Amino acid sequence: MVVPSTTPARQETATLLLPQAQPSPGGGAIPTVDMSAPRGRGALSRQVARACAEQGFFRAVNHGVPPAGPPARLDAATSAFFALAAHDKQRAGPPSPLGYGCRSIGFNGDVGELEYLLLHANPAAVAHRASSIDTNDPSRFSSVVNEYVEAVKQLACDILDLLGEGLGLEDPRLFSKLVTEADSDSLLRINHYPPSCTVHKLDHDDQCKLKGIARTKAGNGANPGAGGRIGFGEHSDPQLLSLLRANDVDGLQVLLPDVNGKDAWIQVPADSSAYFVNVGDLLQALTNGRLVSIRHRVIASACRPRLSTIYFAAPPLHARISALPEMVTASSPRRYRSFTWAEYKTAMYSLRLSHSRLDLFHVDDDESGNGSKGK
Ligand SMILES: C=C1C[C@]23C[C@@]1(O)CC[C@H]2[C@@]12CC[C@H](O)[C@@](C)(C(=O)O1)[C@H]2[C@@H]3C(=O)O
Ligand SMILES: O=C(O)CCC(=O)C(=O)O
Ligand SMILES: [Fe+2]
Repeated sequence: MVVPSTTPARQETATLLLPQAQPSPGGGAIPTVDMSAPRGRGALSRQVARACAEQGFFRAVNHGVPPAGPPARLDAATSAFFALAAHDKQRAGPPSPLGYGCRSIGFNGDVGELEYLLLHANPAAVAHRASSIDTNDPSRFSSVVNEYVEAVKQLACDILDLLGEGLGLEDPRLFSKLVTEADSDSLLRINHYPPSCTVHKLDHDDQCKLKGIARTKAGNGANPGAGGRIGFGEHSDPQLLSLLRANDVDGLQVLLPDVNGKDAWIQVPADSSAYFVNVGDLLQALTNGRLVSIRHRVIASACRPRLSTIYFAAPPLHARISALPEMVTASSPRRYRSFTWAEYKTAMYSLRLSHSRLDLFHVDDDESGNGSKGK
């Protein structure tokens, strides 16, 4: 049973010139999961699996990561980084795809009203990157990031194990094993959205020192309306599972069916003590569509900066992603052909942010009858 959120939705997006997002009706659309398992582990695993199947998204509370511990230390370190002068921040970039980025997202012309750090979650990679992020004390920066990654990876693996149990998998640890592999390709992303009410006063092109990228252009898929301020455009996350923590500034929206079954953008009320968990494309493929990779975006509409940190739990590059046998049945034939995470990443980097990239791997209808088929 999914516990409905009781937090009243805020109305900040009401001022936007974008298609209106709906406040979560009574908080009902966004499930809240109490990770302390007050009704036992079986009930918790069913609740997590249900939320990931119905919404692909939930708010995790009582998750065991103390907000004043690793999250607070990471926020302090990353806020200090974003407060640096533009030329100091650029030492950590450009995002290729890892590094420091400002406004430009990916390689295909997407832009948003943000700057970010994109790091590989592997300790050696963090240590390497830290020397260009915190020139005064790189080892302090890497230990703060590694401590955070350890905590959030543990939480991600707990959730993946609950999913394995809730789905009744033969090996309930199968998902988490992909993430605990030494060569897992998990990422950590820290997004910093400047206060939107001052955006018009800032010359962002100058701030970011980005040549050739004009302010958000209409028609690039990131700006659906004149005057709209997209922080991070509509997309699904490609990996297995994403765990997002942000300060108390609203902005995240998720695309969920409304009461009439029509997709509508739902505002996710900020909660700095919670983790927002979303299913990624790989988990959708492994479960043959049983779990859904939810589309989401960030609208920059607040007068305070939004700072968010997302851990993207991913398998190693060579991992083969193929629907699990127990997820393929006569009534639910194989939906996607098999691929490696490396192949999926190659496709994803060639596409725009909003692309439904899993569609590229959809099997033809005449292929789908046989559960053992796949490339
Ligand atoms: C436009 C792009 C940015 C992105 C790679 C991509 O080509 C399509 C997926 C994008 C995304 C969304 C979720 C994560 O923020 C991200 C790091 C990821 O793995 O896929 C970004 C990529 C990125 O910013 O490099
Ligand atoms: O910054 C946020 O709150 C969400 C950003 C996001 O969805 C992403 O980086 O993939
Ligand atoms: Fe995302």
